Amino acid sequence: MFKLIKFLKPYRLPVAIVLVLMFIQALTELYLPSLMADIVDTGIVKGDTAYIVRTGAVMLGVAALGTISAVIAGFFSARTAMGFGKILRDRLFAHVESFSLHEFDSLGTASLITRTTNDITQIQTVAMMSLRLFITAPIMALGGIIMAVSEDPELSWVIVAAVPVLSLAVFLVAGRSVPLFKIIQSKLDKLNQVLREELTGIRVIRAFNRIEHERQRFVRANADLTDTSIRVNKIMAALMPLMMLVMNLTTIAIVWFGGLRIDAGRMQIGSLMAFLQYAMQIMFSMIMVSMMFVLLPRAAASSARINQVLDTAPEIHDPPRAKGTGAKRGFLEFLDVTFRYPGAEQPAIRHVSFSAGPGETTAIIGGTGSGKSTLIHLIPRFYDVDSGSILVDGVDVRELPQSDLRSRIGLVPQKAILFTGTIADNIRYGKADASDAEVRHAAEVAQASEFISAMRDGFDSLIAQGGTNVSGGQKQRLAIARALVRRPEIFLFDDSFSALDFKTDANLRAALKREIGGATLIIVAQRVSTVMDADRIIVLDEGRVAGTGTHSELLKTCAVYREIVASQLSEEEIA
Ligand SMILES: Nc1ncnc2c1ncn2[C@@H]1O[C@H](COP(=O)(O)OP(=O)(O)OP(=O)(O)O)[C@@H](O)[C@H]1O
Repeated sequence: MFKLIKFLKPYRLPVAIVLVLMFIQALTELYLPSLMADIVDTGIVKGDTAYIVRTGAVMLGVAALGTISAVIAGFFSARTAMGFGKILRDRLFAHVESFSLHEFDSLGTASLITRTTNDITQIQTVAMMSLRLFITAPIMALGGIIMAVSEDPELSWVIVAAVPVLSLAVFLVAGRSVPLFKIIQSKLDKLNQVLREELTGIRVIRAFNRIEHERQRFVRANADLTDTSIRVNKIMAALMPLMMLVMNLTTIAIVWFGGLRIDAGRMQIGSLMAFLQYAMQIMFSMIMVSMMFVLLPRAAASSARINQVLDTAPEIHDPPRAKGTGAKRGFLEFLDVTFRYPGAEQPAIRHVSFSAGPGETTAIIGGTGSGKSTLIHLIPRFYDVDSGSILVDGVDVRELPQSDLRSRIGLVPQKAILFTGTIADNIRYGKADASDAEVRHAAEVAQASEFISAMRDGFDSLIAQGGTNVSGGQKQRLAIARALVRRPEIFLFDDSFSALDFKTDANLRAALKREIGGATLIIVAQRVSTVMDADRIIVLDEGRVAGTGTHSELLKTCAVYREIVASQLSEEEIA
């Protein structure tokens, strides 16, 4: 928790203002009962109206000062807490952005969302409360004791007796509720995870008639969270009546024993009234502190979850002294590359070596799970290789700044992802300053202009969240246009033609050849017809290179390739 306090730095001044104002407010609160005692003991008892008016006016002034201080402090503490939350969210998101895919896999997307939203809100609430109570509660408690003792030292034993009872109640409640708060946050993670999966998979859920099953899954996660929350709240609910009981018993004891002392002529009525108020102030500040005791551990649990994210060092980072490559031409080289996913038993890529140059098309083909996408993902450093190296223009990708490396690459992922915005926005995602003509041209080459112009608003048509209002093939063509507008040196097409019909696939490849003749093209494909005319075909089998060559060479030399071809093409096509 304390580790996060450094993010309050930009709010040093408002924090100081709040602390000073709360100090003033606490002093005014402490001063008021003794003024009231004066009015009763000196003004009312002696019938001195002028004194009553004078002291009453002072009381009003003091009360007004306290109220104004509290209002201004409230304003600044709210601003500070909100700003603190904003800074935390920004920092967390910026850090998460630097994660490699491995860190995303291990922390989990749903948990990262809960941590960025709910956990930060918990801390924000506590920050706001503690700012106000940090000064007030101890001053009120200590000051109250001093003032009460100064009013009547002999009656103070009542307070001395009540405080330990109150402390014990707080201790018992905090001890039982704190572990449950930690559990609540992880159950919230679980609920978010179920919710996220169900919302994104709604089509599959409906198609497979699993609505009831999913509903039950959600109900279970929801009930689980609710049960724990109710358990905590039950414990917490016991705290208030317990405290009220102690407070009321204390009041009775003070009035009872105070009454006896007044009878004996050893105490004045005003003093008793002031004493009672100080006793209440002491107890009330203890209740406040107890609330903090309850909220603090919850915020501590949230802080630990946030710190876990902030302390996770991204596995992939820029080298301390990055190299430049000189000319950017797009030479790509794999040198004996082996890579295993963290936790996996077998490497997904084993001893892969090949090189690809500008103007060449290198196709990668292989069965499902043979490691094609993995190989593509190693090039922009989504993961780092375990052994061997990948060179771009002669420099190991690990020695290049990530932004420089990625600026040379135009990736079309296997699953085309679009963002909310217009079609033009989505294409411009590849190059923020692309002109309208560039955007149109990229769409033309990607064979997307026909369907774009058929849409009512053309390039200004809106893409719904997740790209649900365009077809799979249209999405892929927009993803291709997005990579094309970038004009990179290396194009990576990860099975990007699979959702296209044969004719569009052929037209697209012909247009690509004309358009990006000088770039290095890596195409992952399932269809032999897509890779047949590539300059080089790499056949992957269980992460190994089973053969490299042109279509006709591989037909002669590679059994795995022949099998793939035989399963897809007719005899004449093969010939
Ligand atoms: N994030 C991951 N964590 C662990 N293992 C993974 C991960 N992604 C893929 N794998 C495993 O790595 C192997 C290669 O997967 P990859 O996605 O590269 O295959 P692919 O050839 O692209 O398959 P497809 O043609 O079906 O897309 C598979 O055995 C897969 O189970």
